[in-house]
Amino acid sequence: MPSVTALRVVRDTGGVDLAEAERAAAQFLDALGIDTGTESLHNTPGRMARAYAELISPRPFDLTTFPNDEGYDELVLARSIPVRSVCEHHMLPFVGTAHVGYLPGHRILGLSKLARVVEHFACRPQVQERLTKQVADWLQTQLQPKGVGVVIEAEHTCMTLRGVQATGSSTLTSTLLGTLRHDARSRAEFLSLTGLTA
Ligand SMILES: Nc1nc2c(ncn2[C@@H]2O[C@H](COP(=O)(O)OP(=O)(O)OP(=O)(O)O)[C@@H](O)[C@H]2O)c(=O)[nH]1
Ligand SMILES: [Zn+2]
Repeated sequence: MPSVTALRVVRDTGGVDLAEAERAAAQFLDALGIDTGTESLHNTPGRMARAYAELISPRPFDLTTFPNDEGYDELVLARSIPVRSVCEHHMLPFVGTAHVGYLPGHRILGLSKLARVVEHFACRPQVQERLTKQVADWLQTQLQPKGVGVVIEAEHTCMTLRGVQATGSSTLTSTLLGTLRHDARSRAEFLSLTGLTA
C-alpha cells in the first residue's frame, strides 16, 4: 500500500571556511580603502563572512510526499514564495517571489516543500534562468507529476543599485513542463492563477 515517503535533501556546499572567509573579507575591505580598525567596523569582516555563508547554505529538509488517494487532478499552486539568491556575476543579492505549481500524478507533495525546493536551489551563486529551470526539473524528476510550472520575478540589485541603475526594474522567468507546457487550457489556467494573464 502506498504511504508517506520522505527523501532527506542535503546539499553539500563543499564546506565553508568561516575563518578564512573572514580573513579574506578583511583584506577585501582593506583593498577598498575601508578602515576596519574602528570599534564599529571591527567585526564587519566576520559579519560579511557569516552573511555570505548564510546566503549560499540552504537548510536541509525532508521532501515528504503522500499518495494521491483522492485522485486530485487539478493544479496545486504555491504563490508568492519569497526568493533570495545571489547573482553569480557580482555576488550581489537578487530578491523576489516565485509561483510554483504542479498537476499531480500518483503522489502529492507536502505544501511547504515547494518553498523549500526554491530555497534549496536559490541558496547558491545563481542566474535566474537556471534557478527557475532547476526547481521545475527537480520537481518533475522527484514527483513525476503530469506537469510543473515555475515563475520567478526578481529584482537584481546588480542591475538596480549599481551599473545601469535601472531602479524599479524586475526580471521575469518561467519554466513550464508536461501538460502545463503542451495543453493550452492548463497553460492558460496556470498563467492566469499566477497573475501573469487576465
Ligand atoms: N541572464 C542573466 N544575467 C544576469 C543575471 N544576474 C546578473 N546578470 C547579468 O550578468 C551580466 C554581467 O555582465 P558584465 O558585462 O560581465 O558585467 P558588468 O560590466 O558589471 O555589466 P553591467 O551590469 O552592465 O555594468 C550583466 O548584464 C548582469 O545584468 C541573471 O540571473 N541572469
Ligand atoms: Zn549580477
